[in-house]
Amino acid sequence: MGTATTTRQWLRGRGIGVGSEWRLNKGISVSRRRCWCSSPLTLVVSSMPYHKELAAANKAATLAARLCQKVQKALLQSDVHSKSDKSPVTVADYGSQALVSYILERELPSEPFSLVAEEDSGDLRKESGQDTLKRITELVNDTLASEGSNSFSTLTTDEVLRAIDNGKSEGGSVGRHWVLDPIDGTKGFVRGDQYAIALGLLHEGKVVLGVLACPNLPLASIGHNQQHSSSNEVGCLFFATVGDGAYMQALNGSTQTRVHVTAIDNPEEASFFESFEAAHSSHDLSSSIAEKLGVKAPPVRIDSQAKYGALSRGDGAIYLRFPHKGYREKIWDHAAGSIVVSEAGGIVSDAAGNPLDFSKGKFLDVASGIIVTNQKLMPSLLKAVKEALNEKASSL
Ligand SMILES: Nc1ncnc2c1ncn2[C@@H]1O[C@H](COP(=O)(O)O)[C@@H](OP(=O)(O)O)[C@H]1O
Ligand SMILES: [Mg+2]
Ligand SMILES: [Mg+2]
Ligand SMILES: [Mg+2]
Repeated sequence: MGTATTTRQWLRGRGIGVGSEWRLNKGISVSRRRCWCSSPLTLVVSSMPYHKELAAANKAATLAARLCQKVQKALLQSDVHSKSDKSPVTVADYGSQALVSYILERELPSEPFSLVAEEDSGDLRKESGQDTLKRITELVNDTLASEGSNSFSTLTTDEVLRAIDNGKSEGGSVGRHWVLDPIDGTKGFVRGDQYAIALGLLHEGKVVLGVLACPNLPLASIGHNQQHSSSNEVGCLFFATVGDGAYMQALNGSTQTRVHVTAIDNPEEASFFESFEAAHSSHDLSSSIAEKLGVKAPPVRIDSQAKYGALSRGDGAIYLRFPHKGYREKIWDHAAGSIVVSEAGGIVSDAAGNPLDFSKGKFLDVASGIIVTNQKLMPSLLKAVKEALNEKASSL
């Protein structure tokens, strides 16, 4: 990939800050495209390891994004349900999981299929779930039909249930497991904001491939210093395989580019991402960390692993995630995003600087939180995190 060095040089020296807390697709001013195309996707993909898997994963995530976009446009209150832990789930979460599971199994028939995914069909098998199941089945079939190929058969409700329940694998350190969050950021999705379809592949407990479809993320940088964009286009697909870099293309497939994290080394010029939902990550703690670092820009709060995608192309320099006491992180919330960022040159670790361990099943056991940044900023970020956590502990 001959353009990589040039792209890196071009990206180096960019100062990226974010002006204010940012809300997704309504009224946002987006900036001029800051990335440019390298070679056509077919060339990029064919020279990579896991190229068959990547092609299937990109197709599955893109189709799932289409299904989600259709639902988000016309979201009905009856499409939103509550799970036993009170978190929301919609027909699009189920439909996306069914679709991705169906496409992966169908496109990769020669491999044993194991999927660790967020949703299960329990509520859809109840009497009260029958109308929802019909709606999901319609959505899946409409989306397959919109592919324009006659090669997909129409799925029955039973086949949709089976496809969803394919996601029951436990993962672990042996063999290959797909890891799927069919909609990451369901709260953002329901609000009309950011969300992502996040699909990763584990091999012997390590993430080797990741795809993030972010239907509402502008193609242009969301950094504040590039606000005069000629394009308002939204919909990004990020993808990465181990050792081969991270890429972004438009969800409609029109452009591709290699992406790199920012090269900023002065924390004062950095901006940081965190969850939109204060219940998912302590905004107080991240504000204390940012203050210690000398970060001047206000936090950029967006939902989902779109944060990892935006960071991988240098829109911001840091992602801070500090769940409140008692919450256990799940692998599907980080698998795809973490490889996209690490292949873009960034570092993803827990708050103590340890790499994330995806080999222990569904859960990620992390010390205190997850932090993401580039290589240069990581030492000072770790120091600030340690100080902020110590201060918090001594104030309790
Ligand atoms: N109390 C909590 N603390 C931390 N994360 C939580 C949480 N409750 C839910 N989440 C996770 O936060 C994810 C969304 O992250 P973000 O805040 O970055 O948008 C959710 O993914 P889903 O939307 O897939 O359920 C869910 O897994
Ligand atoms: Mg999630
Ligand atoms: Mg989800
Ligand atoms: Mg959820």
